[in-house]
Amino acid sequence: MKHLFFSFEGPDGAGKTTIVQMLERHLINRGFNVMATREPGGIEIAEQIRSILLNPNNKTMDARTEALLYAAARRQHLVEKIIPSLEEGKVVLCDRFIDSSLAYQGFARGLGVDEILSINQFAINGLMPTLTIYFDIDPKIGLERIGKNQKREVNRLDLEQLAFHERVRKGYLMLLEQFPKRMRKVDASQPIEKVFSDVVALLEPFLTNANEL
Ligand SMILES: Nc1ncnc2c1ncn2[C@@H]1O[C@H](COP(=O)(O)OP(=O)(O)OP(=O)(O)O)[C@@H](O)[C@H]1O
Ligand SMILES: Cc1cn([C@H]2C[C@H](O)[C@@H](COP(=O)(O)O)O2)c(=O)[nH]c1=O
Repeated sequence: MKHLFFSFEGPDGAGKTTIVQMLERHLINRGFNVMATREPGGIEIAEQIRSILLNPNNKTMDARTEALLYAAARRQHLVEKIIPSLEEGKVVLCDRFIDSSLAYQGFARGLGVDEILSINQFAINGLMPTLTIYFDIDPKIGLERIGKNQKREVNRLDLEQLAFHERVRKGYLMLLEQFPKRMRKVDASQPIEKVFSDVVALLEPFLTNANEL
């Protein structure tokens, strides 16, 4: 059976987590066995790496150290959670995956998309998502959304200048052009229900062919 592994990407505050949660409920109601997770994190070791990466006190973190830590968290998460879930026939929904590293570390930090692709190829060992949905948003709007959410803790990446977040978006738009087959864009500035229905429409061709339980 073909794996159903979907990743969700975009600048901070684009609405990925909101839609992944809605999608998880929607797919369960349709009879799918679903595993929703996030990066960096999703399992104990990767959550520990996440807390190092996102700790606002870690101001001196070198960009290459950052890139390697994201790739290390990805590897452990893949081995401990994503691969076993796919082998059990679950639909995997992953809030961020390799394209976050390409856009944030490769493009926005200026480490080079090819270099970051190369260290991540070592980490993922060929396992790419079936489809990646990119949530496109003006980073100003994304950051405003985050600012309104009192429950969310401010992390190290949130503290970057607006120009950094604008480069992240530019990086994603470049990836979209480079990988038109495996990436699709949704307009994440729309109301939540419309973003959700656009995402479901993009996934539908993969879902209708899958074996529903
Ligand atoms: N389409 C939307 N319109 C308006 N507000 C939204 C929309 N989608 C999400 N939000 C709100 O924006 C905030 C950020 O949403 P969410 O956490 O889903 O974004 P995210 O992309 O996962 O962000 P991050 O990558 O920074 O974790 C939340 O308060 C959420 O309720
Ligand atoms: C996977 C991954 C993530 N990031 C950045 C993107 C965000 O700013 C944070 C994660 O926070 P979220 O609330 O879970 O979205 O980390 C990155 O720079 N590189 C990556 O590979």
